[in-house]
Amino acid sequence: MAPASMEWNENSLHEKGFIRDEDERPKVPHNKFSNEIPVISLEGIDDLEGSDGGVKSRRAEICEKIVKACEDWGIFQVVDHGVDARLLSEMTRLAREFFQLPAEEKLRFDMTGGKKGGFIVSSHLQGETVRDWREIVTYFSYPIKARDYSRWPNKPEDWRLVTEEYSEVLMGLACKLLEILSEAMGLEKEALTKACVDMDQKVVVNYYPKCPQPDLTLGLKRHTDPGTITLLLQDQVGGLQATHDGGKSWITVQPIEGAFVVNLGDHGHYLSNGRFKNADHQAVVNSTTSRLSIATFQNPAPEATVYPLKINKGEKSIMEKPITFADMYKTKMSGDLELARLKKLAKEKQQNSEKLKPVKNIHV
Ligand SMILES: O=C1C[C@@H](c2ccc(O)c(O)c2)Oc2cc(O)cc(O)c21
Ligand SMILES: O=C(O)CCC(=O)C(=O)O
Ligand SMILES: [Fe+2]
Repeated sequence: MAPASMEWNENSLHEKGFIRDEDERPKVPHNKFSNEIPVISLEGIDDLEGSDGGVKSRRAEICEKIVKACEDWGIFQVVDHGVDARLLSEMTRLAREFFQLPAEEKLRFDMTGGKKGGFIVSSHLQGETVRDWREIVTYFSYPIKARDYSRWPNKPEDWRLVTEEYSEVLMGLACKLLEILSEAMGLEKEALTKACVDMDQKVVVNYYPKCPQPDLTLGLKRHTDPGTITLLLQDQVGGLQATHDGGKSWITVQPIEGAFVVNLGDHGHYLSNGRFKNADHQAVVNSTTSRLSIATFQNPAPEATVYPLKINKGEKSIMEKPITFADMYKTKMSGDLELARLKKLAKEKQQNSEKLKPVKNIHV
């Protein structure tokens, strides 16, 4: 298949299918920031000691904030997480350098045709009806035994070294957060990681070029992440948006230097029997600056069973029956594509029936 073009200009916007239907277009600009998404410091997360007089431990305080954020939005930001700021800036610098490489260098890792990892324009899914205004480079980092380094770019220099370190450190942070969520569900702290069997990790680096008409398109369409939890590192430009009322209103997440945005995915939502939301989000672009974000998806193993870990008295399971994560993932992605296809068909039908309507006589 011919590689997708990377000429990001007015013509590509109109001719290559990036224009969204009106109801999907951005409602809020990329830089009108909201402070509704909680920012939680993880300082003292390992401190189990409560002071005298019935005062809560720092861990219990952090746990309470995380749980509230997961119940309200399924999204929050963490600071004081212990990940070295130099690692974050190296990772960001190298990721930016990758996207500045000549097209032929990036296309050495072309992912079209379903290859597992590499570079692609717009989407990891083939058959999207409207395209996302982005380029991505993605690599599968866990389980380590399944790594295929031939799909990891070897340029810029040090990319592989830094990405390996980044993956390992983020796996540690994600497991810490999953411990907190397990405890909040009244389960042993390893419950969520055990439910993942052998946790998968996939890193997707999103590069959103500046766009001549950002009001007509999206960098990344509205979605929920399929996995357990996602840690997102974003630059200071802004563009990540979330909704917790089914898309009626949107907020733009305030970028914070060195913070991670944490999104709960569908797997996390199902395992908590719906108590924790799967973050409903999208990314918008702008006409002045390109933007970079790095999403680390923590997923269960493909063969892991997806089903609520605990169903409280008086509640019903939100799932009819257990399924494997591989099946859940396939059903979700093909469902997302099918929905978009049906929407396009309905729109075309409406346009055709409008064309066929007899023109009314106008009596003056
Ligand atoms: O790029 C993404 C974002 C996201 C996603 C979920 C559902 C969609 O229909 C969609 O277009 C994007 O989650 C992902 C999950 C993956 O396994 C790979 C990705 O590239 C992504
Ligand atoms: O770029 C962003 O802010 C959002 C990225 C995202 O949602 C994703 O990669 O799944
Ligand atoms: Fe996402």
